[in-house]
Amino acid sequence: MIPDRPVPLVNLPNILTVSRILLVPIGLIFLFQGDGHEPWWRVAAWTIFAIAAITDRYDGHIARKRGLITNFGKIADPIADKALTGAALVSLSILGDIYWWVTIVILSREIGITLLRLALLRYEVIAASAGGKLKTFVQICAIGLYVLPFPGFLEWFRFGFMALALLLTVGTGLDYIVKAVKIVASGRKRATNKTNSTESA
Ligand SMILES: O=P(O)(O)OC[C@H](O)CO
Repeated sequence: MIPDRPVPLVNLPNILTVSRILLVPIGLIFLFQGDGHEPWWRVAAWTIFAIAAITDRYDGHIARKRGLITNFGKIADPIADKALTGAALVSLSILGDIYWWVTIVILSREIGITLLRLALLRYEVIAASAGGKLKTFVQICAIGLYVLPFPGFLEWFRFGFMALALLLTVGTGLDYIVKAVKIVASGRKRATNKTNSTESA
């Protein structure tokens, strides 16, 4: 749906996106209560994490349905996701639940792609791809399983989710890099064509 008037910056999808960022410190406060492994505080942290994850499901959906898509939303939505998953991953590594290398690989991809997105703003906004959205969903499920107090015999289950999250994280990261190279190359080509036509005029 194409809106016939400018889209206001303060709209429901953007409010949901910003709320996701604001929920992060609350979840962390709950997670670090006691020695960081108190079952009920873990459940409380998971609940905040789940609410934040639900806002991720709905902000994009509402924006598309009501024609409330803004460039702010396109940039802030993935950043909010990264704040949520990044903070949770670092915290879980500090608490000894997730290997640091897993957190470092995921964070490097997330920060790298965010910087790439910002650097290419003058060409175009690279919105989240379908693969990127799936990656975030699987990451959130995997992290959620690590936040919850979990019986040891089901360890392989959350391990499998995290392995899938890692694969999708790296795979979609490479996909964005290929897209970025194409955008820059076509931008250069357009600029060169423009210069040539000005010279020959
Ligand atoms: O793949 P990214 O980095 O664009 O992230 C996808 C978003 O988190 C989807 O909401």
